[in-house]
Amino acid sequence: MSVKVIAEVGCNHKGEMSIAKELIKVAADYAKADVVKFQKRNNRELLTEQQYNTPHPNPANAYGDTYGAHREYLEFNVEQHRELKDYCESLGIEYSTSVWDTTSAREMATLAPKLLKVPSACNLHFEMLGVLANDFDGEIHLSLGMTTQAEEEQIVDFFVKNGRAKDVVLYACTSGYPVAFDDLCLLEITRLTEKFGESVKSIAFSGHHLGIAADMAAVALGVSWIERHFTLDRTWKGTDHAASLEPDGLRRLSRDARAVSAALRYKSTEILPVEQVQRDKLKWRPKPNAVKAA
Ligand SMILES: C=C(OP(=O)(O)O)C(=O)O
Repeated sequence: MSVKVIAEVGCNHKGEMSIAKELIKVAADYAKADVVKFQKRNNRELLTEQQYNTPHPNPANAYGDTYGAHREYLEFNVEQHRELKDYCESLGIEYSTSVWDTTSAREMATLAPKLLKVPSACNLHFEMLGVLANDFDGEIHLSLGMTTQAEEEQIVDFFVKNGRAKDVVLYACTSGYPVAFDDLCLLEITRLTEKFGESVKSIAFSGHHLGIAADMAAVALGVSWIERHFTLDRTWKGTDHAASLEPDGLRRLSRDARAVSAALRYKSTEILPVEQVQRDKLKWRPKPNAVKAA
């Protein structure tokens, strides 16, 4: 199976539908990603009163006077998400979103995308995981950044017990923006594959690093999905832009990930057809009538 690429828009649309649609169009037509992903939060449910009413910790990235107002500014409602999903479908790319609370999980399940994602931040929110397990038929993708190994086991056990583990895709992830290469710890992909590969559908990689070299290593380690943040301009205001790929980076990621994925196989026959041509032409063989060197 070829690796698939998720262009994670998250909140990089800056609260504007026109930018969200432009990101979808570029991801579909130019970069040829498989999925465009957004985020859905119910901020009143997710944040405490105090968090909601306190100013954003980094005023340079704030879109509102309080953290709550900032988050609301970046939020699309269910109908807007439906519009984005329809737009994705019209361009032949899958729509998805991550869900951050039970209300959002219920709301987004009604849109019935092929997959919904649980961000690292919310992977211990078992009530929300239960909503996905019970009310959503598609694949449940779940990131494992900032998660202990005991917590990982708890999460996988939860889905094994409710019979949904074979619909779960687990993402190796280091939560940081951006992540230095020596914090990427790509061999976690191998550890997760060895530990949970038989229990869940597959193992994937969610990256917040610079460039696309590490993604190629992740593909070589056997991941089924690569998720990367995507923006039109890395200098835009907001937390995720700097750790995002721009259109050309996403285009190269999709192209190269598919190339590496296609190359990652054993020879199906000892001499491949492409080699047979060269073998007939070039391969040294003893020649029965050759003149022996003196
Ligand atoms: C934050 C997200 O994911 P991750 O934990 O993989 O970065 C997300 O999907 O919204």
